Amino acid sequence: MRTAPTILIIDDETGFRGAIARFLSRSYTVHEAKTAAEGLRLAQELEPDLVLLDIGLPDCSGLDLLPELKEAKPSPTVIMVTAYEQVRDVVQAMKKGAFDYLVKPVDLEEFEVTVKQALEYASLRHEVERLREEMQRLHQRRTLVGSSPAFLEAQQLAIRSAQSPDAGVLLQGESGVGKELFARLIHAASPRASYPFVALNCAVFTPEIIESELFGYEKGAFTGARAEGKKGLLEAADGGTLFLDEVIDLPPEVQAKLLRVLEEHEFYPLGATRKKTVDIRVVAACNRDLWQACEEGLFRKDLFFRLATVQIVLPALRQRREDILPLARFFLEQFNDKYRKKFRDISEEAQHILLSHEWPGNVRELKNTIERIVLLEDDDLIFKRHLHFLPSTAGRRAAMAASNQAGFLAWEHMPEEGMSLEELERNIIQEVFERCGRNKSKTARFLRIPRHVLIYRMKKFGLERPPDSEA
Ligand SMILES: Nc1ncnc2c1ncn2[C@@H]1O[C@H](COP(=O)(O)OP(=O)(O)OP(=O)(O)O)[C@@H](O)[C@H]1O
Repeated sequence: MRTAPTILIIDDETGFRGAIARFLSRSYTVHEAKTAAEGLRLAQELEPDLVLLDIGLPDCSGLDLLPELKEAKPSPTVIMVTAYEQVRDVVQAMKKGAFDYLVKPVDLEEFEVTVKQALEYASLRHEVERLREEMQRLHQRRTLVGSSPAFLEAQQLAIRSAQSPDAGVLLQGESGVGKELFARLIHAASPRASYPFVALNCAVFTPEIIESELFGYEKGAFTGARAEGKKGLLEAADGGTLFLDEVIDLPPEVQAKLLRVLEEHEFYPLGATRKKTVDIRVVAACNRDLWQACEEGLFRKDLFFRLATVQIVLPALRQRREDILPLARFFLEQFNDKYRKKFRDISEEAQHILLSHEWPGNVRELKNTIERIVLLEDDDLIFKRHLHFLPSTAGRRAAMAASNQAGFLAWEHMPEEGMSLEELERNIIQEVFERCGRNKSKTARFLRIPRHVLIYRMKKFGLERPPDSEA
């Protein structure tokens, strides 16, 4: 911890520099530099609270050095020191972020007051920055619920990877497990936090739209383009984080272009002749096995390695049942506030139902379940009757058994509230697995997928059994 504030004087006039250094060193830690180059080096090394910067330096103007000093993080507070004839430069200096200016020869009393004010301002700025960081930390704690070992491991990886400003992070896990939430938290905890977080879902657009959304275009780049052109998401995310959801659906030509951006930090908007430079970190998410897609030739391996410096697998909710009730209570509180309701807790019977449900839609399904109850009911506890719309495991099995009799897609046996495609896939795999005498090779042949793909999907859907219980 620093005791006295640190002041750096950058001035080539030995007499003046020495005199104010002696004056200031009674109360502060003082360092001196004779040139802009030495000043910049010391500023980077010492992170001074305040810089006294002469405009007329021998190797470059103090006005040119000022923006470079201000770019540092934390950036110092700067007071410009000028000779009388340079006073007109002061306006420019103030525009570039100087806190104040002093004209040589300085009046010591005025000098002391200005330095004090500048240091008070610097400490206020540091305090605001510290509080902002603290808020982010608290924010994370409040929004990310879960303490099962698998989830904690994922959180720990996310926090560690956030420390790097550019390591690619690939988040994998089923729909609704919290991949986007993790991406936002990685951004918020990273050195890029004060820059934008920009998200693109690659599964919902055509290849052409994805390309123009990402790279932007010049006016008249293609038929239907906006007359004034459009800034792309890469540019919008400059300095910050680009979140590519369902990255597996990135078209091959865009994969190649994105790889170039990540390697060279440059790209051409569609129809442009001039390159743009960007500095971004990409966090990608995918609810299938991206490496598997590489093996199948659907995704570039070189891009995979760029995106997946750190891979984080988020467990499905049914694989971390100890998180179900804390999450449910967290959402209960959140929706109590939103709908001004007074639910205090969850009855034991209702807890039992929540704990035994499979949650194929993961945390999103649990969140929607709690929201629906809080919105529609007026009680102080969540009771079993409030969860009537949640198909019980037994109900699901019955629907499955019925559809076994009648064929996979017997409409009349589908649950009334509908079924997600993932759930349907899970049921089909389970059914074929049973019909094939629980033999994985036979099941894979029947479904015409490689055996390892079947094993991956079974794991993902929680259909794996201990090895001795299967053929
Ligand atoms: N651990 C958690 N704590 C609190 N809220 C969570 C948690 N995980 C997920 N959520 C909430 O659940 C919802 C779904 O999460 P999110 O959108 O991040 O999932 P996803 O994995 O990105 O889904 P998809 O693959 O469908 O895009 C969001 O509202 C999110 O805030």
